[in-house]
Amino acid sequence: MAPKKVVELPPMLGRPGNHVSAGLVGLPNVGKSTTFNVLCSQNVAAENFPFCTIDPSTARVKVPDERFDMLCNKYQPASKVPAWLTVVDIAGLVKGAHAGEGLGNAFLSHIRATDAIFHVVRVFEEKDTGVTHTEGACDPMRDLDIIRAELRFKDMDAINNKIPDMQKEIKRDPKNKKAAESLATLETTLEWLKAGKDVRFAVNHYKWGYKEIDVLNELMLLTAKPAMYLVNMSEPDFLRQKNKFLGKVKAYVDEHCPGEALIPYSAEFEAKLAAMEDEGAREALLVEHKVRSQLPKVVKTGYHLLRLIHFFTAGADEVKCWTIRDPCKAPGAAGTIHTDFERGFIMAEVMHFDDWKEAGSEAQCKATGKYMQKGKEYIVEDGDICYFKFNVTADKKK
Ligand SMILES: Nc1ncnc2c1ncn2[C@@H]1O[C@H](COP(=O)(O)OP(=O)(O)OP(=O)(O)O)[C@@H](O)[C@H]1O
Ligand SMILES: [Mg+2]
Repeated sequence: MAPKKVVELPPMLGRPGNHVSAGLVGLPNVGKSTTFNVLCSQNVAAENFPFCTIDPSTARVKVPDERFDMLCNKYQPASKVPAWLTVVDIAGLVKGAHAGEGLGNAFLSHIRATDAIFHVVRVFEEKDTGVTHTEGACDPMRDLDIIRAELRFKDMDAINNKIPDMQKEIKRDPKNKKAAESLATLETTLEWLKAGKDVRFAVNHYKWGYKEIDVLNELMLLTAKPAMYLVNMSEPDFLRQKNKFLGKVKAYVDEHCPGEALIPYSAEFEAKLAAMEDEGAREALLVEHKVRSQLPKVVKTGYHLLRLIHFFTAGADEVKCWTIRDPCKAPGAAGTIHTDFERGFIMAEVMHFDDWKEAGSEAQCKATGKYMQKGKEYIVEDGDICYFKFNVTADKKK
């Protein structure tokens, strides 16, 4: 039999694992903590899953997934483990934060520890809400510029600190090709940042591969993290779905951060909804104004920002949602369950979610040839229901 073709996976910025986190970033008083609180309380109120506060400013929220809910309905498992997104409430950044202004530097390192950025943009005015703006008048484009510049400055510092190490390395060993290539990547990235652009957009521009991306990943640069924009409106603006800054903010994001998601919402309105104990009254309020809570969308979009997909393990004991990056081969997916599964990988038994849904059961999938056996080059699809076969003893003997 001819050997199977080995599939090359593309390189990716960042290294999120099964525990994915997003940091709420923005100027002071833009609504980050209010957003954080509603994201967490929504999880408690709307879902019957334990929610876990890791510390006062870090919490886990369930990522909505109707396929997971369907699997739980069918298998009625003793344990249900959804996908989680960890949300971190980071204190406000001010101009000069990268140089230690405000409490900036510590908070910038909190951002470094997250996988993605939820950039909270304030479009509610002081005259309508009584909430002071630290920069004076409401001007979301100026605020976006300030925050993005702080993140870039911090990245420039990281690169400027790394460049001398590489230069020393090259001086010591002028034939060190890897060091020379790393230095070239660092210098190109520095110029890119100086031109006012975020690192994540350099990858496509320069068509970078593993060589360059590994250098960047090591530095955990802030502007290499995927971002989305939570545009926080006053409650009246949200209810009438109008805000005078919204169009300009969209244009700004299209120009400077092309392709990144923008979600208009109102943290104040979400807080009001979360505080309503009477489910019927809450529903009535939403129907009256023809609006919806934007929180499920925030969590879902945030999670998928990272090019993450789910696969499921499903049985009477447990239905569990596992997080992998897209694309990921079967042994890598097995490795998220346990490293032994990857080391001793034999095969994956797979049902595509839609096949399972259509067939109605695992048995019916088997009967119709939709229960497949896949080898180590199989690229796991979003929603696959997997069962891995592995043998660690065989692996050890090799
Ligand atoms: N959409 C909104 N409309 C009106 N007021 C709002 C809205 N969102 C938040 N607020 C109010 O703005 C104030 C600041 O909100 P919050 O504490 O959440 O900001 P923050 O970004 O966490 O600030 P800091 O960086 O100082 O921690 C609060 O009084 C909050 O109720
Ligand atoms: Mg706060």
